[in-house]
Amino acid sequence: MTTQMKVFAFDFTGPAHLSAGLWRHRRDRSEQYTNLRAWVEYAKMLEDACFDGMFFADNDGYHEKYRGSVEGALRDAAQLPANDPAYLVPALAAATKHLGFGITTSTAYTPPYAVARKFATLDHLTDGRIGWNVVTSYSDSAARNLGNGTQLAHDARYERAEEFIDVTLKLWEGSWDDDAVVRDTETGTYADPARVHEVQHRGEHFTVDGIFVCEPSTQRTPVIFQAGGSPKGVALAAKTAEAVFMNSMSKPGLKKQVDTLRAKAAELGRDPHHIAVLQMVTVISAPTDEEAWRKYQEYVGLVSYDGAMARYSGWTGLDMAQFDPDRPLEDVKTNAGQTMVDVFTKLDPGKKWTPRDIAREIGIGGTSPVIVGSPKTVADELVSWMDETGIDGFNIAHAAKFADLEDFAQYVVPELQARGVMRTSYEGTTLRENLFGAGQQRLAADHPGTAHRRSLVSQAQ
Ligand SMILES: Cc1cc2nc3c(=O)[nH]c(=O)nc-3n(C[C@H](O)[C@H](O)[C@H](O)COP(=O)(O)O)c2cc1C
Repeated sequence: MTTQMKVFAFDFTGPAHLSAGLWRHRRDRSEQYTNLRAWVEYAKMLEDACFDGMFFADNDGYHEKYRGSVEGALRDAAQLPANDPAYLVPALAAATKHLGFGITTSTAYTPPYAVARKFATLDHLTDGRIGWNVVTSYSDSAARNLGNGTQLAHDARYERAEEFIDVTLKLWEGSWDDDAVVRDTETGTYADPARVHEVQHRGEHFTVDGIFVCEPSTQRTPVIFQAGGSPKGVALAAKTAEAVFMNSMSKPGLKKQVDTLRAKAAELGRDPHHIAVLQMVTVISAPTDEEAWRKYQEYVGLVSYDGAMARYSGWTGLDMAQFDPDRPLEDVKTNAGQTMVDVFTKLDPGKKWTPRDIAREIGIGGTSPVIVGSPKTVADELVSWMDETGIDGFNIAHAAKFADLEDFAQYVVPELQARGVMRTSYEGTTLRENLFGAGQQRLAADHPGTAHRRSLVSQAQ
């Protein structure tokens, strides 16, 4: 039985995100990525269609592994240029009432105190509609430009992230009591000093010794999203995430990931359904299957091989230019090559994948499954992904910027609503309520962040 489907629009504050070469399509409006009014209109359109939120990827670095250069990424605008998505949020929030905003911010370079302040401010200005997608960064270019030249190793990045989240939770949940702000004009007291507490954190990576500079916002802690599928990534998500973003290419693979995550959350004493799982999909829709497939074929005709390989080389850390575009990668005997091939052979075990096949596959929507069809076809497929895997909904990527999500809202949303699987009005006002129901404005009681609340700390003493 399908529960209510959660639906986010996945985007990037640059001309091009996952689809390679599609910024050249006549329906694509990538040239509007710096146009605030265009983003505002888009947000209003998504809210009219009852989306849960917009979800913005972000990257501290850029792709520069393909041919050992950033050239390929620059030519195809492969996630480059990239503006900071956080600055869009106040304007989009002012034009909407319910739509949430998931913003990706890395734990690799900025101190946790600054990130806590950024999200507290955004939570105030959105009246509780902000979420933080915690990522650990993967680009050497980010390390060179923002860090000390080299990245921490993969697992060390996750250890830093775990401590980073712990610090932010202490600041959001533990520094100010709910009743600290009294605004008493008679006594001249804005905040009662006895109810604002110092956070004392001494850890491996961070030291914080003082009060938080922001008063509590509607949600206090932003909804914590996470994306990252390694054992370390899953362990962190099981402990602290309230929503997890996955991008499995097959239903059985996704089900396994979802079951593992929920089992780990349960082991840690959390209700496994206090984590919403969102799968990335790209949807190409039209009134009929034939029209949708025509649109898809047009898109495929514009896929840029170099743009796809620039992205893929960046994601995998492997320069794809070293392989013959038409030779099956099965024959490549490097470990990295094998890992990369595995992703695709699992998707279609009978097929021998060449780099050109991979480019065609990821050229539309990156490594997300692509669903093409009429409202009925798309709705059937989305519902089957939910029923067969136990996910809670989708983060929907596009080929043509703005246009594909407008199609989704126009064609697919009414079909989902008619089936009773997507909301027709909002139940609450915050992002957490969009995900978990009216009244759920704050962290659930079984989330580790609640342990930092003063009321609980003093009860425990
Ligand atoms: C669905 C998905 C979306 C991601 N989005 C971003 C992103 O926007 N920015 C970023 O720097 N990393 C992003 N990542 C990378 C992860 O945060 C992480 O650094 C990377 O996947 C390596 O961790 P893992 O080995 O646990 O998967 C994403 C990963 C996944 C699976």
